[in-house]
Amino acid sequence: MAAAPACLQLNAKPFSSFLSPNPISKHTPKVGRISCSAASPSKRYSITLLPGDGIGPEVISVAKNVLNLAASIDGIEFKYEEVPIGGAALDLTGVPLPDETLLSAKQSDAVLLGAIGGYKWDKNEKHLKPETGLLKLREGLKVFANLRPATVLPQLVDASTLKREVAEGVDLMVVRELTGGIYFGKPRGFGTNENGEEIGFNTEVYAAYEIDRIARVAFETARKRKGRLCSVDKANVLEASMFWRKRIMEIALEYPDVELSHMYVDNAAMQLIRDPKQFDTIVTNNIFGDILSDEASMITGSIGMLPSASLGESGPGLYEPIHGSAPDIAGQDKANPLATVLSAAMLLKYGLGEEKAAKRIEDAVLDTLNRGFRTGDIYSTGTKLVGCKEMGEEVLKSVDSQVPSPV
Ligand SMILES: NC(=O)c1ccc[n+]([C@@H]2O[C@H](COP(=O)([O-])OP(=O)(O)OC[C@H]3O[C@@H](n4cnc5c(N)ncnc54)[C@H](O)[C@@H]3O)[C@@H](O)[C@H]2O)c1
Ligand SMILES: CC(C)[C@H](C(=O)O)[C@@H](O)C(=O)O
Ligand SMILES: [Mg+2]
Repeated sequence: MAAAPACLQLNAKPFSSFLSPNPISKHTPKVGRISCSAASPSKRYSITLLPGDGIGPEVISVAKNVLNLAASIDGIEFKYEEVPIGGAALDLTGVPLPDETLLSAKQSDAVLLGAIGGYKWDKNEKHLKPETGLLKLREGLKVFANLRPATVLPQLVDASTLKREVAEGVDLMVVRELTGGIYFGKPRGFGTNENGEEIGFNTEVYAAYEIDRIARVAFETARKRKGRLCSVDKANVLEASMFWRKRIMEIALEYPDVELSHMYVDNAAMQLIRDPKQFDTIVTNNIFGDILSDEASMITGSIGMLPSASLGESGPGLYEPIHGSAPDIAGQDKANPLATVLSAAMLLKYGLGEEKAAKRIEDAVLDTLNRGFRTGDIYSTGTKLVGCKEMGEEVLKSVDSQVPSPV
């Protein structure tokens, strides 16, 4: 199979959907296209589907149906390869990321993931943890730039745990470095210290090239949004952060039009709750980005609303909700599928360059919310409580209502 097209095209046009403008889009892939009559599909893409664990299969099933319908309107068809990752892969094959899964992902046009992890595997050794499978997948796909948009939709202001006047209008983008830092740094492991006491250790390490490339993605992102970039670090204490800040300032010279600020991560965690509207684009390292994006998700009403796109210099991107496998609600039809549905929209937009189909999904989500449907996590008085499946059906109806009527 031909390689998928380059992922990061830094000078691409912004888009106008509610997921907020972003600089990273792709050329329309040259691969996988067939020309044919109007009655049959005009484009085909291959998607590796990774349902994973817990609520993963529930939300992926919804997202797949929505993706299919939204894209079919433009004559797009998908060839799915569904392969195991995480706990599901451990149970089937004994490893959290089988070679076949990584190969399928690498050969696809885009990868859509549900979530991994669960109590059953929590005590596994590191190399046999579901989470290790996900990290290996990100590493294997070289998707270093993780975009996590947090937008407070007007329909969900009352679902936010923050006061209306604080939450209303929040629209920020966390650009998280995804394949470096303490998640991957060496040395790491377990051992004993000089007193013979047991220790566990990890290393936060960043090379200049890793900071420079995520910085450029972030500056480009900010440039196409409101032109403000806040770099979040812990440069008052950590050498790795001091170096991070130095490189960010160096790259900033290429972007005189972007207003750069720096903030310590502890303050940023507080400011996100105090006055989230002060933020436009945030760039930060792997671990701070993980934590701050979960925090930002609650401003929007729920972690069940936040999609993400993970992109590299070339090859397929990885699209996944930012939430986990939610074992506490798994199998109960309670999960909010919208984060995954919106991740599918990001896949269409950034992964395949299919902006019309992506917008159709975003519009369908807004329409479904406008019609009052809510899963439990975003429920408020006066709205209609539905489960994961019914929410999916309502989104499908909203997509369907956008099908142009025959002339
Ligand atoms: N990308 C991933 O696959 C990913 C991300 C985070 C956590 N995890 C894994 O998931 C497992 C559970 O982790 P956790 O509990 O810390 O985080 P989690 O995100 O799974 O759940 C945190 C809380 O949010 C709720 N929640 C999450 N997604 C939801 C949704 N779509 N709709 C409604 N409610 C939702 C859960 O019910 C839970 O109360 C762990 O094994 C963890 O490692 C995986
Ligand atoms: C499951 C875990 C490895 C992952 C991370 O820390 O990146 C998750 O929390 C996320 O945000 O995608
Ligand atoms: Mg996380």
